[in-house]
Amino acid sequence: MLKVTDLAVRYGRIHAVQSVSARLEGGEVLLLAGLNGAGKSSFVRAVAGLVPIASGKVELGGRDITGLPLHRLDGVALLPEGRVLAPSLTVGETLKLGGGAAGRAVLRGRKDEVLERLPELAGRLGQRAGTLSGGEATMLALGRALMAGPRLLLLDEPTLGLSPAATERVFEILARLRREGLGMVLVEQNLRRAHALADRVLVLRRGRALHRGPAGETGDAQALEDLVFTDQEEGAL
Ligand SMILES: Nc1ncnc2c1ncn2[C@@H]1O[C@H](COP(=O)(O)OP(=O)(O)OP(=O)(O)O)[C@@H](O)[C@H]1O
Repeated sequence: MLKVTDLAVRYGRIHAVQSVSARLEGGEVLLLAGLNGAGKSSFVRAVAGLVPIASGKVELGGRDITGLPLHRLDGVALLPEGRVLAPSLTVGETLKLGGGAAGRAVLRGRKDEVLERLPELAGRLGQRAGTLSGGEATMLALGRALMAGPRLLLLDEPTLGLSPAATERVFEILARLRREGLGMVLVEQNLRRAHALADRVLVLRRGRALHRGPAGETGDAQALEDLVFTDQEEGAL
């Protein structure tokens, strides 16, 4: 479904992502792991066309989407780092925005689905986003992304700053979405929970791919943590 080839992202002289490739089949979860500053957000934002791509190619379902901005990518949605909600909009208004230009009947159907999946939003449609708790705001950002009706969901640290209970809830929802066949690229620091969800793993270090392969290949979650957090020699794949 998603094929990224030799992707490079630069900010002036900073080489945030250097020749990174990745592949994701329909319904799979790709876990993007790495230390702070490894280039995870840059990779996701480049796939979503939100930062310029210096070189490389991004394909979705065989179509070249390199550099196309998110709103022109049919079937792709993003839960951005930090959630990025408009605080003065209500939950209902935020969900509607996530549906983009979809027609009224489609929006209604998607909204019903979202509220069934995320019942914590159901009683809050008139509440302003800025007054939600961290966990609720994450649900709203997830709901907004699902309103686009994606086949591929890009998630940039969805549990950052959340309580253990709220983190658990987010993973429960992601596990259900995965069972239902939604493909995901997941940037996540909680490697134990994320490893259990992932089909494939891409470990970045200083902008390069340190490891890429099926989730089981690195061993268990502990082995993945060791790989991510232990300072090893750079070895790009
Ligand atoms: N807009 C920007 N302008 C300049 N440099 C940037 C910009 N965004 C990111 N960088 C730099 O690019 C590198 C990769 O950052 P990126 O945010 O992609 O990493 P990350 O793995 O997502 O880190 P974190 O987990 O801290 O979010 C870092 O050195 C960062 O300082």
